[in-house]
Amino acid sequence: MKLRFTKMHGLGNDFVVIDATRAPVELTPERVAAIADRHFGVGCDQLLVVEPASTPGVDFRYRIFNADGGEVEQCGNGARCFVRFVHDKQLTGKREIRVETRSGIIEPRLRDDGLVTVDMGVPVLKPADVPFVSDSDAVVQPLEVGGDTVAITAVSMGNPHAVQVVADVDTAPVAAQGALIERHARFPARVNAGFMQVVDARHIRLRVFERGAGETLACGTGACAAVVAGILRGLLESPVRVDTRGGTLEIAWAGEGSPVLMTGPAVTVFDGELELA
Ligand SMILES: N[C@H](CCC[C@H](N)C(=O)O)C(=O)O
Repeated sequence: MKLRFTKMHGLGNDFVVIDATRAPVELTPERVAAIADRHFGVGCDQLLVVEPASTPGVDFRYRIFNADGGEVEQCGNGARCFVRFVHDKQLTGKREIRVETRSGIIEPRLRDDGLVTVDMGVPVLKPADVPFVSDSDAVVQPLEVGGDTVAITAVSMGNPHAVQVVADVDTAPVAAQGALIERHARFPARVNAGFMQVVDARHIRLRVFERGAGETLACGTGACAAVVAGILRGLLESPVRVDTRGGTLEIAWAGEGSPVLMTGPAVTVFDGELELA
């Protein structure tokens, strides 16, 4: 079965995007992992599927699958690529779109300068809702990881994040420690592990070991979670410039109960067609 797709990226976090607005696409975890494989498939961090909305007043639904095949709740860089995709493919004439995801409705807006701003919704801080197993709701909590104790902030942007502050992201143990945090028993749905270096109150550097994908060049929800954690810890002031290995995002947050606004690029690389076994 032939399947048309578009390869896109948001600051090097790359996606295979599939238009399923006219006909459903049957994707199993095995099929997703095969498409995401960088040697035997197309290669991507996540696969995005665009579907018709099932809620009145909403324009589309978009589903997110990690490279390991698992379906997840939210993807920030993916949301920006999604809105560029539906606009460039003329699936809509709107520049501001309401789209439903597994974790609720988000509102990406394609700006005249080509950047995309997304209202990523209100961050969730209650441990049980992240989910994070803890008998405390303190902003910073100790986590035993491979013989070390790290100070993390657990935040959900619809998807779970564990953010820690490090002196230098270039020397932080992202691969080794990130893999341990991702599967830590206190995160029953696993977790995206963020490593944030505070340059100043309006500027951080960030690396993220993503759940189901490993370290990516950028993580949009990870950038949102890191800024929320930094503001709650009194280290940052909104808006914050977030430098990732793939480039820069701007994140704004007015405090608890407010939505997080993320602004950054979305790039189409090529259209293709693959054989689906
Ligand atoms: N790995 C994430 C999903 C993709 C998030 C990331 N690519 C972004 O831009 O937010 C998770 O399992 O929650």
